[in-house]
Amino acid sequence: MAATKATGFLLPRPVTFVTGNAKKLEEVRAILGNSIPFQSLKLDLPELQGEPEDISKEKARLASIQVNGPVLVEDTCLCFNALKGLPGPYIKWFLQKIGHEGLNNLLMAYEDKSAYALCAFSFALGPDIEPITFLGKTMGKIVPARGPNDFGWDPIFQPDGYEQTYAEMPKEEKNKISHRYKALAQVKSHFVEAEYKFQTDNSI
Ligand SMILES: O=P(O)(O)OP(=O)(O)OP(=O)(O)OC[C@H]1O[C@@H](n2cnc3c(O)ncnc32)[C@H](O)[C@@H]1O
Ligand SMILES: [Mg+2]
Repeated sequence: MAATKATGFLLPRPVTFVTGNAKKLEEVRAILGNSIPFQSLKLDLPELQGEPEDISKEKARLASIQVNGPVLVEDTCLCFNALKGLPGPYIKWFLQKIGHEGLNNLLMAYEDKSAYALCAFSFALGPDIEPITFLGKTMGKIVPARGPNDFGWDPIFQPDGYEQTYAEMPKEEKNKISHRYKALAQVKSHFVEAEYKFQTDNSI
C-alpha cells in the first residue's frame, strides 16, 4: 500500500469528512473554515477495537472504499489516567450505558480525577493508499456534569487552566483549545506542506 505522501497531488474528488456525528461535523466546519474545502457524508462506520490510531486508520480505509476518493475521518477518546487510559475509544458505549454520573462514579475510588481528550484524525487519498493520522490531546479532569448537555461528555470534562467544563465554555473558546482543534491544526499543516490541488470543476 502506498503512503499518503504525494506533493502537489491533484485530488480527483473533493475531500469527504465521514462521520455519523452532527456535533463533530459542526466543530470541524467551525475550526477548518475555508482552509480545506470538504464535503461531508453521514455514515456510521464499524469500528475496530484497539489503539486510537489504529481505529482511526481503519475507519479511513473503510470510508475511502465507500467514497472511492479522498476521505477524512476521526475517532475521539476520553481517557482516565487512574484507569490507565480507559474508557478511551470505548467512551461512546460507556457514555450511552452509564451516563455522566456513572463516568464520575468510575473514578470514585481514586483520588486522581485527571483525564485527557484525544482526537485521532486520519486522512486517506483513496482506498489503496495508506491513511495518515494526526493526533490532538487536551489535558483536564473529570467533574460532576455542568453546563448544557448537547455534546457527548462535554459537561464532565474540565480542561486544565479553566474553571469551566467544555460544555460551559463558549463554542469558540472550546474550538481554540480542544483535542479536535489541535489535531486539525496538524491536518491543516499537512495539507499546506503536501500542496494538494483541489479539483474545482465538478465534472470528475
Ligand atoms: O461517526 P463517528 O465520527 O465515529 O462519530 P461517533 O459519535 O461514533 O464518535 P466516536 O466513535 O469518535 O466516539 C466518541 C464518543 O465521544 C463523543 N465525543 C466526540 N467528541 C466529543 C467532544 O469534543 N466533546 C464531547 N463528546 C465528544 C461522541 O459523541 C461519542 O459518544
Ligand atoms: Mg464512532
